[in-house]
Amino acid sequence: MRGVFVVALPYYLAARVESFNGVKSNQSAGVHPHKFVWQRTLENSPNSFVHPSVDLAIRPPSNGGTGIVAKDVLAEGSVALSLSLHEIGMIDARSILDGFDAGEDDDAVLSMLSDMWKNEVKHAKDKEVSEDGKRLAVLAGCLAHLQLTRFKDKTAWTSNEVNEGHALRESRRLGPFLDAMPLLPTPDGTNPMPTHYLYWSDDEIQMLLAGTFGLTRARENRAGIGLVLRQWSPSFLKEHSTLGQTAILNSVFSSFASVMSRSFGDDVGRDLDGKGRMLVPVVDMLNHDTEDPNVHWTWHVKDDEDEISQGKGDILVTALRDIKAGEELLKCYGWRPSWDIASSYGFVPALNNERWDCAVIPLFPPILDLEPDEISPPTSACKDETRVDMLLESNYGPLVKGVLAAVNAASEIRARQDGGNEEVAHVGERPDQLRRVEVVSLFRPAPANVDIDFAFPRRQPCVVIGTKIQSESCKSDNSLHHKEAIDAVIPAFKAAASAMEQLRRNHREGNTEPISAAQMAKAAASLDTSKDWDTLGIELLEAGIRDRIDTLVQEGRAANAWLATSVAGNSKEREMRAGMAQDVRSSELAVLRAVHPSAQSPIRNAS
Ligand SMILES: C[S@@+](CC[C@H](N)C(=O)[O-])C[C@H]1O[C@@H](n2cnc3c(N)ncnc32)[C@H](O)[C@@H]1O
Repeated sequence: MRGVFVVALPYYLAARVESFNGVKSNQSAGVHPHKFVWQRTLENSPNSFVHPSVDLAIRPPSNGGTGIVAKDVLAEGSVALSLSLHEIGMIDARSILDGFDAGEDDDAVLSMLSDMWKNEVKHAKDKEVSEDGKRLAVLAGCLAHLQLTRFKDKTAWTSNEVNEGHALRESRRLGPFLDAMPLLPTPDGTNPMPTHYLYWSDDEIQMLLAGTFGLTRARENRAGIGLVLRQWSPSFLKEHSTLGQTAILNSVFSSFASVMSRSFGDDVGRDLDGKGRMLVPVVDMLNHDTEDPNVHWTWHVKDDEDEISQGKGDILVTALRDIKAGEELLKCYGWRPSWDIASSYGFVPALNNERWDCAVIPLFPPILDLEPDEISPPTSACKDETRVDMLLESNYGPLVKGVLAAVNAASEIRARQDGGNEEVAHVGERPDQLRRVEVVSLFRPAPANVDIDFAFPRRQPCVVIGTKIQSESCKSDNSLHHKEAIDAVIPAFKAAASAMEQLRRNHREGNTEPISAAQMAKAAASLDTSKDWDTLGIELLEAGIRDRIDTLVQEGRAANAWLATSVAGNSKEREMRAGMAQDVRSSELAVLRAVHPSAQSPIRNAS
């Protein structure tokens, strides 16, 4: 069978549960695949070590899934796990593809992935920030291919259904680990990752996440994977034609879910300047805690190029404090906003006490009124040519570039004024990502009073604002963090106010000049005294916060109403997804409320 996959994403999502039916996904009947990997990995790795107080806990996915627990007290500084990297059978794209390149197999999938990998490596070297997404995709492709090869190997009626070669050898070598990756349906029929966005229906994504930045992330991820699938389909169909499309799609999507939720970046540079991704058995069974992790992991790889390329060294998991008997070992996967954790891992961490989190605030009003002084009758609002938010859409690129350039220029100006002492402002415990202004786009519906048919998801440039949010029982005073959050983003809003001013002037004078980033920078740094940019910037920020809070609250109500009336509204999985969407929404709302004018830290004190 040749060609491209003909199924669309929603069809695939509905159909996936039917594939692999009736076939056990693990050879060791009766033993949970994670338990099997745990035992086999340790048996095959004489140089690995597990502290006698540590054990595996198997729980249902709805309860966090598998985790690692302390059976007995584990003292601070103890090594809970030490895994020998070259013995434990990790999965990383480069090793698999290097092994393939060195041989003479004819394998359409590995050949295609190898080209993709090499292009990405070449491409990444020319760029400051490389695109982790493509390497992640290649790893997912390798995983899917090995999983499908293994599946055929275990179930084939005739030996010629499975091609001899590198993929078969690798799939046998990594067999138990491949079996332990999330795959639908599991032998007991449960969904291994019910809340991961890749398993939601399109309706659930659209209705439950409406209004949140999580919606943008989920759509971007799913669209990105859809594009990759199209590109891969001829090769996958060539190699796995006996299995059929649904099985292939199941495996590819499961592989993406695995790679997104359990792969590691390699700090030591074993793979592509430290940006490679790999799947590491046993240590990938540790669950996450942002607020109070009790273990951390470190790579110990000798500073020797040959040993590094062979993956020699150890991964150590060490107790950060005394861990009580019965306590779960939890590591922090890295600081990320809730919407980001949700889009990779399929959960939002519980807010037990306090943690850093983020919201997005639109830089420009939803509809830009180009003649604000002219009072138009309300009935003509939708026909009024000056209230054109298409203008924001078509100027998106220059506006974002201008705002970012203005923020950078303003901080340089400020640093010069402070005698080069700008670092002083950056000390403290804020996560690195929150120390710079980030502009992202929010997908949003067309405003109700715009009489234009928008055929595409409209993008709204937003600034990411981050502060420490807290549970109701937490008594910390985080007002200083809220003020710092506002201080960090206010130059962007002053720049946006200046851009609006320039758009309006151009409109009045009928000229089509581009917006000047230099003028925005002067406004951002309050060097332009023609207007009170502090006040204008703060007004814009306040309006944006109000707009976001309203949107999130209204869309939250609409999501609940949809859940109550949707046909499958009572299914356990849908309820879990709705709960997660609510957590994504609540995290954004908590940040917005913390920095809102009526909160304890008045916005006007910020500048
Ligand atoms: C690296 S794996 C950890 C092992 C995983 N629990 C399992 O069953 O294989 C990451 C996945 O574990 C789950 N997970 C990790 N930490 C969690 C937490 N704090 N709450 C809920 N689920 C969590 C999520 O499904 C996540 O995608």
